[in-house]
Amino acid sequence: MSMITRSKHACFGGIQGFYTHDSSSIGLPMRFSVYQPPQAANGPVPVVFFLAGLTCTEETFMVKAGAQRVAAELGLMLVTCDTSPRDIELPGDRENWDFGVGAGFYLDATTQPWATHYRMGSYVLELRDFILANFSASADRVGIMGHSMGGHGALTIGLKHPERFQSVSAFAPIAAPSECPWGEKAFSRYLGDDRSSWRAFDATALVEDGQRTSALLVDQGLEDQFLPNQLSPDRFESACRGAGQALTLRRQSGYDHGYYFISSFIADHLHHHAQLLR
Ligand SMILES: N[C@@H](CCC(=O)N[C@@H](CS)C(=O)NCC(=O)O)C(=O)O
Repeated sequence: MSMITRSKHACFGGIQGFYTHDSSSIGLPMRFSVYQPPQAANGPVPVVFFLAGLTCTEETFMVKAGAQRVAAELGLMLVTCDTSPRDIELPGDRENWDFGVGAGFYLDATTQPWATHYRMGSYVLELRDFILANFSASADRVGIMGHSMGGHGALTIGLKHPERFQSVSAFAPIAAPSECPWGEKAFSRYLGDDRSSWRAFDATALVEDGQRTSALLVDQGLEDQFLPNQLSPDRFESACRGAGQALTLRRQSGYDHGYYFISSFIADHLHHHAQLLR
């Protein structure tokens, strides 16, 4: 199988599609989805990857964020992937909603039994190349954004690969995962107990360690139920300030962690990417 089209839908003059392909980095079939704006019919367009949060799938953002209307206006392709491998069952992978299935944390695990298939860090790069090879997307105009666990993924992958992702943004990212319960649980199981190996998957540590990317946009709801214990935008902000990494961190009063928050500000994020990918 190179690619199976599961469904296709006309959407704001473009095409919303859901697909499955064989992933070499995961070693299993993976699902993804693509919104092709109307402009893609006339030639390559900029493309923005969205990495979703815990418990989500490749469908969640496309169904809930309301991004396609603005993407069609701006001529942006949108791509989402799943949040973990699914076509395999490993011991303990379904016992917790914040670890295992639906919680791949966009990293390559180094401990067994996870290391063989839980390679979501490499998978995001593989999917980027797959999209550039199979859809009408411009190789030098690629952005990445995400939410919560996916915000962590977008910031870390964006910071590590500025040549592959020219624009980066996040909604309520897990911004210092080495220091929060979600991150400690996932990293100790996927990466082991040596905390020095965690720094490569922690956006705050990456900025402290010298990684840089284009000007960042981050939105954080102030009524987010996970803000007090899991997200640490202040730590990320001070790391960026100390390191000279450009960051616009907007604290949005009244907004919680969910997709109503994302749908309220998705247009600003798409404009941010469109401007940098022009
Ligand atoms: N299942 C968890 C919540 C998980 C959750 O909030 N996931 C976020 C990402 S971290 C999300 O986007 N969920 C999907 C949705 O809101 O539609 C719970 O019961 O507290």
